[in-house]
Amino acid sequence: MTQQSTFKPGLDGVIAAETGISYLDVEQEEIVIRGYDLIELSEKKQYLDLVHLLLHDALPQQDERVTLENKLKAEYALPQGFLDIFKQLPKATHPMDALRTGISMLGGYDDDLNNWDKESTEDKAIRLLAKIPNIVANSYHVLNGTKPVTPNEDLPYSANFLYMITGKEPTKQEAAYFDQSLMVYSEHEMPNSTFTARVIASTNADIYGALTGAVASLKGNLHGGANEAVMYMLLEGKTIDGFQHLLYEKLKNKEKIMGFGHRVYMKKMDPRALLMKEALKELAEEKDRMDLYEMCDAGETLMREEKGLYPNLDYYAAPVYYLLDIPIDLYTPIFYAARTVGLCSHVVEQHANNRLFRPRVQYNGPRGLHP
Ligand SMILES: CC(=O)SCCNC(=O)CCNC(=O)[C@H](O)C(C)(C)COP(=O)(O)OP(=O)(O)OC[C@H]1O[C@@H](n2cnc3c(N)ncnc32)[C@H](O)[C@@H]1OP(=O)(O)O
Ligand SMILES: O=C([O-])CC(=O)C(=O)O
Repeated sequence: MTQQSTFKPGLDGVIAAETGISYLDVEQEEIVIRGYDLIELSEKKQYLDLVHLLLHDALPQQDERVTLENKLKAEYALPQGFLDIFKQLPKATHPMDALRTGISMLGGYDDDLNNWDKESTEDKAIRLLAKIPNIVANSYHVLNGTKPVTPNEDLPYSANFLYMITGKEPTKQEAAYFDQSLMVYSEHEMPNSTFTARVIASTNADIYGALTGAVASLKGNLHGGANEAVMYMLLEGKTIDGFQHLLYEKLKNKEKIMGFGHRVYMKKMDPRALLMKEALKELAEEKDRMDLYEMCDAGETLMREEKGLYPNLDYYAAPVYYLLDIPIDLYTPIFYAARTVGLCSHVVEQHANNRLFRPRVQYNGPRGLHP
């Protein structure tokens, strides 16, 4: 086989790893997570069940779930003085950049940094899962001059995350929608950020390095950054007519419409988007914001009719977060926080059965030059 015949721009369709973690079965419209369907899990279980499933390869019994939650709570606190570093950053620093800095820093506090046997890496994963929501919420508060919010151990994990962001205790229903959003964001096979983390881990680099690289990847608006871009677009549209006009303009200018299309689902609906659309409808009814739901629905119809494109998860997660009073700049960090468990599982798997990633190129530069 020539190199040319194997070259796939963007590695489209290339199998890059063997994994027991997850798989997108587009034909069957199923997102398989360790044998279970992610959508069914998201309807019947909670985020911490999924965390246990991803890290320990089994759904937890009641006592195992309690143990996991207690372990997380014991690790909520950030090292002394940790948040002060965010005071040194320029005020305009995007929360994803603050998060990238924060995760990188956390590595320095880990006495067991270069031990990546399975047990030690899983302990690191617990520390990351416990501390990342704290970093996301409180680096934001520090950068914005608002008071950091101490984690509340009386609240369940995801309710506490939302509480640290907004500073107010969420209702049971608000916490449930947020928890469900974390579930659908938790793991998704081999997106750019997971590939990035596995590539870094494959050099025998530590988990903090792998996860730091993944933040940088996830920030881009072709990936996680799309959710905040969707919200800015909806706000710019204001009304159904305004939004439709905006979409037509963007299509005329050949701009990519954020929240639509997907490398794997291509011209099919992302099953996670459907679930978040249902959540949005319920939340919009409760909060008397059906106008927002209807605007999103109108945008979905327009894109299907004009381009044959369907929404991805980011399209419907964004307005859900908006109705939960979450600052728009935090949508992508929240996506990342939810994905931490998926990323950690991939790093554990990569370290356990490693081969260095080192692909080749199709060279199209000159040859035979002399200085
Ligand atoms: C949870 C997530 O991270 S999901 C992804 C979130 N990202 C976004 O929502 C950003 C918007 N979407 C996109 O840019 C793309 O659909 C991607 C990056 C997600 C997938 O991209 P790829 O698989 O590389 O598809 P590619 O960009 O080559 O597009 C294929 C065709 O569909 C069109 N297309 C794909 N997505 C869009 C879009 N959102 N808006 C307009 N046109 C689009 C392209 O213009 C292209 O058309 P052409 O063949 O006429 O040139
Ligand atoms: O799978 C992808 O390429 C992007 C995505 O939807 C995700 O990471 O959730």
